Order: sequence, then C-alpha cells, then structure tokens
Amino acid sequence: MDRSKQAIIHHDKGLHARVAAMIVQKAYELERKWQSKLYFRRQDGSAVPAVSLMPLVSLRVKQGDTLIIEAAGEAAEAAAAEMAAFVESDFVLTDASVISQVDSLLQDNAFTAGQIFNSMANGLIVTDENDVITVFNPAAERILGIPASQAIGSRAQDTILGSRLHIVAKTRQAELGCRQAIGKLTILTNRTPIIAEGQVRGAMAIFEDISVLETVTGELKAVKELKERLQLVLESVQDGICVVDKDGLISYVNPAYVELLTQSCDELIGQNVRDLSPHGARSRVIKTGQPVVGSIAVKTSGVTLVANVSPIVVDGELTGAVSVVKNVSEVHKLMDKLSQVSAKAEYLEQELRRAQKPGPAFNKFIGQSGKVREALAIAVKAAGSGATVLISGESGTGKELVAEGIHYASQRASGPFIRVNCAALPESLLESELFGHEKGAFTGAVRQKPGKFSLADKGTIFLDEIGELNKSMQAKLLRVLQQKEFTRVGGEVVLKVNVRIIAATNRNLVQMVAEGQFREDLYYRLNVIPILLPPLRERAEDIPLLVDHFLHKIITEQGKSISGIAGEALTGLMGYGWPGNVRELENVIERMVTLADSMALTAADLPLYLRESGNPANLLPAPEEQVLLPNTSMTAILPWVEYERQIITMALAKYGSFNAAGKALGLTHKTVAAKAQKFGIAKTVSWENCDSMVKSINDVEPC
Ligand SMILES: Nc1ncnc2c1ncn2[C@@H]1O[C@H](COP(=O)(O)OP(=O)(O)OP(=O)(O)O)[C@@H](O)[C@H]1O
Repeated sequence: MDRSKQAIIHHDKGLHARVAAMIVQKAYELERKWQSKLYFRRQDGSAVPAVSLMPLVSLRVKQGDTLIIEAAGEAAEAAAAEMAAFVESDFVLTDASVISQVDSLLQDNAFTAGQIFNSMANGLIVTDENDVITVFNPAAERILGIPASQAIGSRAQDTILGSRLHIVAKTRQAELGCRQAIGKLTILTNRTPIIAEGQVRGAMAIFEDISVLETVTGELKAVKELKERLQLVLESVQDGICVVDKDGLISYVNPAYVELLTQSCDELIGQNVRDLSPHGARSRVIKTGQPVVGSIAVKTSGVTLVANVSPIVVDGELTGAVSVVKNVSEVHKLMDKLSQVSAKAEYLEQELRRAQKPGPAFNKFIGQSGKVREALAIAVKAAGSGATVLISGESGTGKELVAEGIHYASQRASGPFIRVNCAALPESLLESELFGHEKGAFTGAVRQKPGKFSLADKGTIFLDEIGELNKSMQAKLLRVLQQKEFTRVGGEVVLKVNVRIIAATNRNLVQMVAEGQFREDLYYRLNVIPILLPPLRERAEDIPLLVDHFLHKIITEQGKSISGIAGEALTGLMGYGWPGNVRELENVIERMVTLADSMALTAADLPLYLRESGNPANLLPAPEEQVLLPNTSMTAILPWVEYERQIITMALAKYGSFNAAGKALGLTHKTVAAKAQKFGIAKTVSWENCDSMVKSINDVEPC
C-alpha cells in the first residue's frame, strides 16, 4: 500500500546538512518500525530514498517549501504520517545517542566525497574566496608534480604556474576546455567559480593530461593524410586495383579497374569473388594466403588481363587480398611498336655505318659499293679494338690493303706492320720465319735470327694465306694466340710478345675445319672479327673508280701522257669476270698503259683474253697481244728459266694469286711462290732474309 503526505518545512535553514542527516536518521528508524520504505520528492521532481543523505540535501529544500513524503509497505500510511510530523518539527536534538548517530552519518558522507576526489582520474583543485587551495587531489599532484602537502593552504597563483582560478573567482566566468602546456604535457582544463547563495566562495579547476590523446590525434592525422595520398595514387595509376576482404567481398576498386572491367563501381563493390570466379586468383589467394603472379584472364570483351594478386596480412592475420591488373593488349601493342622502332634503329645504324667514311688509313682502298662500305665499316671498328681479325676473300680483293688500313687506324699505328705470306715458305722455313731461330739450330744458321713475331712486337702481324699452314704450325700459332708466347726454333727460352694478329685467307676455312684440315680452336681464335671482301665481279660499279685510280697512278709512275680511257674499253673491262680481282685489273691497266701508243686507251688496247671473253670489245684487233707470250716462232731458243720466268709472270698477272696461277699451270702454290721469289716478281716478296732461302727454294719440288 502506497501513501503520500505533504509537509511544510519550518526550519529557518531549510533541509541543510545537519537537518537532512536528522531526517535520514529518522527514516532509518521509521522504516524499521513500520516495515516500509520512505521517499522524498519536491512537487515537480522525482523521488529520492529517505535514507540517502546527499540526494536529500540535493533537493535544496528551503524554509516554507513543501516536501512530499511517500511511503510503500504494510504500514505505509503510519510511516508517512510520522515522517511528515517529524519533517514539520523544529529538529531540536536532545538525545545524546541520536546526536552522535547524526554526526557519524555526516562524517560518513563527508568521507565519501573525499574518496571521490581522491579516486578521480582528473586533477581537481579547489580554492576559497582568498585563492587559497583547499582541495588538491592525487591526480593533480601527479599531473602538476606538486605534493598536496605543499599546495593545500598556499595561494594558487603562487604555487601553480599560470593559475587563473583567482580570475575566474573574480569574473565569475567559467573557462571551459582550455588547452595549456605544462612542461612536456598538454593539459585540458575546465575552471568554474564556486557560488553559494549568490556569494563567490572560491573556484575550482578540473583538468586532465591529454598528451597521449594529442599524440594519438597527431598519429590519426598522419594516417588520414597517408590514406588520402594513397587514395590519390590509387585513383591515378594506370593499373587496375581491386581489394577484397577475407571473405572475398570486393571492398575497393580504382577507376582504372572500373574501366578495364567495363562495370560500374557500384556493381563491383560488395560482390563476392568466390561466387564470381571460385577458382580465380583472388579466391585462391584468400584461401591459401599465397600470392599469385601473372594470372591471365580473357574477358568476354576480348581484352586479355594479367593480374598479380597479393595477400593482405595484418599482424600475422590474413585480412584480404589486393589484385593489380594490367591490360596486356596494350603491352602487346607497345611491344609491336618497340620492335618496329628497334628494326628501324638497326636499319638506320647500318646505314650510318655504311655512310661513315673509313678514315685516311683506308684511303688506299678504292670502292664505293655497298659491300665494300660494309666491310670497311667493320674494319674501322676492328681498328678501334685490339681483337684478332680474319679477312676472307678471293685472291686480289685487297685483303692486305685492308689489314694495313686496320693497323694504321689502330693504336698500334706507330708500331710495326709485319706481313708474312704463309704460303710462300716451306714449313721448315716458315717456323723460323715466324718465331726466329737460335744460332746453329739447323744447317747454315750461323747466327741467331729474330722471327716476325718478335719484329711485330707492339705492332701488327699480318698472316696472309693462313689456310696454307700445316697442322704443326697451326698448333704453334694457337699457342701464340692463347698465351702470347713462343719459343725460337732450336731454343728453349719462352718469349712473350705483344702483337695484334690479322689473318687473311682465300680458302673456305669452315669447310677446311669440317674436313679436319684446319684446327677448329684456331679458327675460332682467329675469327673474332670476320671481314669478308667481295670479289670484283660482285661490285662492277667500283671498276670505273679503280680504273681511274690505277690509270692515274701508273701514268704518273711511267711519266706517260695518256689522257684517259675510251668508253668501249671501260665497258669491256666492266663486262669481264675478273677471276684475279683488283690485282688482275691493276695489272691489265698497267699493261695497257705500257703498250699504248695513242693518247687514250681504247678497246683495242684491251688484252686478247679480255676481248675474247664475250664482251663488246672482242671484235677489235690486238696485234700486241702476243708480245709477252713466249715467242715460239723465233729460231733462237731461250734458256729454260727465261720461259719459266715469262710463264710465271703471265700467270701471276692473269690470276693474281699463287693459288690461282698454280692451278692454271698445274703446279702447287708453293712452287709458284718460290719461282716468283726467284725471279723477283712483285707481290710475292714476303720476307727479307733471302740468305737462307736460296737453298731452300732450290729444294722445293721441281716444276
Ligand atoms: N679496293 C682496292 N683499291 C685499290 N687497290 C686495290 C684494291 N684491292 C686490291 N687492290 C690492289 O690489288 C693488289 C692486290 O691486293 P692485296 O694484295 O691486298 O690482295 P689480297 O686479297 O691480299 O690478295 P692475295 O690473297 O693474293 O694475297 C694490290 O696491289 C692492291 O693495292
């Protein structure tokens, strides 16, 4: 049963602390007595328990105010009536035990307030109307680093740097949310005046250390900035980026991804890749936690995409996957473009190389045809390096001229250029020719002789007709190439040499290697920079240039007054096959100039074999044609050697090389070379030391 009663407060101080404490004390007594619960409330307020002191004080009931007493329980009415009578009484305490109970109740409640202040995490400072500190809780001690014993009783503005409590008390204006730096700490303070009954009783400050919060705020700001920057990067990259969470739900796609997939962002976000593509790279990554690189997917639009998918791991836990996607159709297009550009660059480079002037060292080499320019371009490059060069080409194509050019265009130009014709000497002599010999090493050697390799030190050695070397010489040459060392014939001392080797051949070395006639290892050692000189028949456009060059040279040498060559004669020269190449052409011009009677060379001046070779000049008479042939109609018989001399001269003039001349005469190239040497025929001189040679030449096979 609930009952309520009204009571008017008559006490002049209203329900102040002591009166309230007496009421609480009475409430305990009545609740026990009537087995009921008692409550107080103001007319428009909510009820507070009658046994709670502070809530009762908080009702701020003044003299004349009405207090409503409610009771609940068996004897609620009696309880409410008795409490109403007590509340309206004058609260005079006479009973000593009641007084003591009231005091201890007051003390208990005061103790509770102190505990609250001490337990507060926030700092609390209370000052009185004189700015003297009356409360200084442990949090204030900790934050400000000032012991309460020092603070309490002192003036706040003397003890606490920057205190504004006296100002707040004076202005009666609260200062809320003030940020203040104390040492390394940042403090957030609320200051309020304490006003009771219209009078300022002091001021209080409640503050907290927000340094950690500040740091966290700073970090949060940095993270926000980073996030924005990353967002910008993701939005502007060309690659498509898609992020899925650990359950496979798409949580982010960048604009490039949207464009690649031709689906809108809204359509994509929230879809589950496990449904879209259960065996796809993203599904596999969120299942296994392992990255997938280069996964290819062909979209229905025909676009081929390549994706790299990486797991996203946070604190060791898989939280999703990020997929970076490229459109390879674009890459293919770029690659096509790149290969086109490279092909063009390669072509232009070749053209540039062709257009490059070979330089003065190659001035002696006449020719403008593409093949010649290509060969000279390689020769120029070869000159810039110290690498071994192998020049191939038919006899008379100018191999020696190119070798000389390489030497004089190289850094070794101030060193010697030594020529050795490997076909011109028998094996026994060639070894001594190349490597030298010791005194008494073989019959007739009365003194030590340095070889061509020693002579060529710091320069270049040109080994012509390298294909004629026998196996034992090939092995010795290989040693020089590999170890840059050799020993003289009959000697034991190992000699070191600094020589650049340029070899030349008119033979097919590859075939010789295949047939076991030439060492493969030596071939590769020699063929570091291969240069191929084209035969004259493959570059007929160079013939007028060469004719002009040789005419000028020979006319000057012979002091003849010949003005030039007639068109039909030049046509005749251009229509011929030139098996002896430039050498043969040079010889023909020399012969025409020597024999010419007129001011200009005509078709009639061409040698008979040239006129007979099917070119337009073949109808013209050539009375002088027999002049150089052995004159069989003469009665006087010449010595055998004279016929020999004439035939060798003719054969070499016609064929240009020992090989070709030998073939025509049915002799070996060695025999032709030896005979040419014996008769002092030009071109064949490839060694200077003739002392020991005469005997050897006579020793070679008879013709
Ligand atoms: N392009 C050229 N320009 C001017 N002269 C040339 C040219 N080619 C060759 N000759 C001349 O032709 C002759 C033969 O040239 P070279 O001795 O260099 O030829 P080769 O290929 O070494 O012949 P072989 O294989 O017979 O030794 C030389 O007198 C050389 O000056």
